[in-house]
Amino acid sequence: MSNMLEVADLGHTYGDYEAIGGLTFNVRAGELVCVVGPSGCGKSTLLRTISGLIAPSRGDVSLHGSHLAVVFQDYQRSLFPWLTVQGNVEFPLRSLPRAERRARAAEALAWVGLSAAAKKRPWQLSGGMQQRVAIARALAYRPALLLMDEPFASVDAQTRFELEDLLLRVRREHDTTVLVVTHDIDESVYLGDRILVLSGSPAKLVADLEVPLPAERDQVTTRTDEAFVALRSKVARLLNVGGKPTLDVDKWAAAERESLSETVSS
Ligand SMILES: Nc1ncnc2c1ncn2[C@@H]1O[C@H](COP(=O)(O)OP(=O)(O)OP(=O)(O)O)[C@@H](O)[C@H]1O
Repeated sequence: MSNMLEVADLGHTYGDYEAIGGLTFNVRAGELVCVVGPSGCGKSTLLRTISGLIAPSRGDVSLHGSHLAVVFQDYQRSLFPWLTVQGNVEFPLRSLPRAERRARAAEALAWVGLSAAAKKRPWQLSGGMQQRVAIARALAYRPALLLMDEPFASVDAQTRFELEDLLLRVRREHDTTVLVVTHDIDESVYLGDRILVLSGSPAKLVADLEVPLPAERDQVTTRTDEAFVALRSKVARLLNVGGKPTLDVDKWAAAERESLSETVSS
């Protein structure tokens, strides 16, 4: 599988504050990769540098495709309240002929189950439906890479499960490459083909973990699967949830990589 995204020694400082400390990783075409890390470690900064919203202080980002789309946590601020749902989804497609714009938006709204809401305004919809509009808008653009920054953090638990399953279905049906930032360990294991675990600020890569679960997942059986529970514990341990702060991230990461390669080769 070829790489869709290559990130090499990416670093960013705000003034003299180092937010990202040199990250190197790849995302393969068609893969869904989750990024987890402690609060404030630099996850959003990472997405901003990949999307080009800010220029990184050092390193390279290579996207092997023409464009990307970003879905943010705050759907209320990312949708235009004066446009209809259809108008919102069409908005990034302004350069296309009207008929194609219409067709693509209608198609993307069908993917997320919102065809019947096309003529409504965003504020007439529930939070979960609004986030589905934001996802449809991103998909209608047909991005080479879909970036998502805590996309389900502002909805209730039930809606979150529904949106997670929607994302898994849509990326499977349309072979979308996705990079999702989340602070939720369970969500990273449930959604991901791979999980990138970041350390506290400055963010460094602590582990790059394959998720050993079948592609077909469901909220009840997957979350009770032994492999799910084991990986969730491993990520929690790496993030030091409830533990002491790690003093030497590089040493820790090297030990983890060694134990991982032992697991893979055994
Ligand atoms: N524009 C900015 N200027 C200065 N410092 C910033 C700026 N944006 C972010 N930071 C700092 O950089 C660090 C990383 O911020 P970032 O928002 O990337 O972290 P995060 O992991 O996404 O946080 P959270 O988990 O809370 O969403 C934080 O300490 C933050 O205060």
